[in-house]
Amino acid sequence: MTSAARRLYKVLVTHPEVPLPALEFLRQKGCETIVCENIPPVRSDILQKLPGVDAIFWASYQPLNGEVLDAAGSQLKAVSTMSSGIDYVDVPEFKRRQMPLGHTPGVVKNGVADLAIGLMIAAGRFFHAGRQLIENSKWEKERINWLMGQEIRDSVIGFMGFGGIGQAIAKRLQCWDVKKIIYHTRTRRDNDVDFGAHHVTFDELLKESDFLVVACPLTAETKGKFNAEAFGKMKKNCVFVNVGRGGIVDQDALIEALKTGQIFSAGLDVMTPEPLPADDPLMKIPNCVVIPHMGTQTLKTTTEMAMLAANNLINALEGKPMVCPAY
Ligand SMILES: O=C(O)[C@H](O)CO
Repeated sequence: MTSAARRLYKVLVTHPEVPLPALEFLRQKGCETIVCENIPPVRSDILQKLPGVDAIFWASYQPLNGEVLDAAGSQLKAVSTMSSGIDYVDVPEFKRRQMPLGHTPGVVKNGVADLAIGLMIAAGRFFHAGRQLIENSKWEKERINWLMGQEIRDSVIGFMGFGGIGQAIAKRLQCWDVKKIIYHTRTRRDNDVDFGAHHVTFDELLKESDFLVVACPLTAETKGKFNAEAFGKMKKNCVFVNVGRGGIVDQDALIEALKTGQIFSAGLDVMTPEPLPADDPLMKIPNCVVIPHMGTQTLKTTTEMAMLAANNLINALEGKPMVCPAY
């Protein structure tokens, strides 16, 4: 068969930085790839390139909705995001149209788990406040009661959500001499014994955690879940870490809880809005470590995410179930 004859499907890739192995894989499988060139992706450019494509590799956090599906046309067969979270996708619209939708959970867990532990330590040990003191020439000599942090050892580690990411963090913590691992999810996880983890109510999670790690998706149920009332129930020594999504937290309530000492500190990989303006109040809080949503930002993880998204599309184009369907 000639290579021209093998080019069966047109796939639109919405971002020029999608790791090459994924593009090569799509091409080996006989796809013609149309790769958008703008960084960040420009919606009008994407919409203009969509008509006639068979599949969409959506590597952007822009709304993925009926407008995109309409622009592609009725020959469209499959869409995959290159993210685990799909809060920017109009999933009901995909369901209504029975359009196969894939995403990339699972492969993100190790990269995000490493980063979450980094944030637990960075926030628990005042990395940001310490750095600010140096920058402001306020490094105090001969102090004992200064920058006193929280250790992971002997702590109760609580998880909001206990899927791949929460479990990957819990796995890493097995050798950290923690006191107890607890988690809150709607239903108990069958494999929680593998991590020595205990299912608790949301109230128990708030009241017992010394470190509380948010590692769940943003859904109607989790939106704004960590509000003033929730922070009010948390321990004063609690280190709050969010690697889920900013929208799970009422950010004004978090800022208030940090300023008033209602909780000890916070480490945030996600927040509202993203990108966060440099002058956002969150940036002025010494006991808050803020980093720019980089949980999956390693070559290994992004390549695995891209390969998974490409496999989702190829499976769907070949009439098979996606590796990771989103619904
Ligand atoms: O959802 C995800 O995959 C991560 O947050 C990276 O965006």
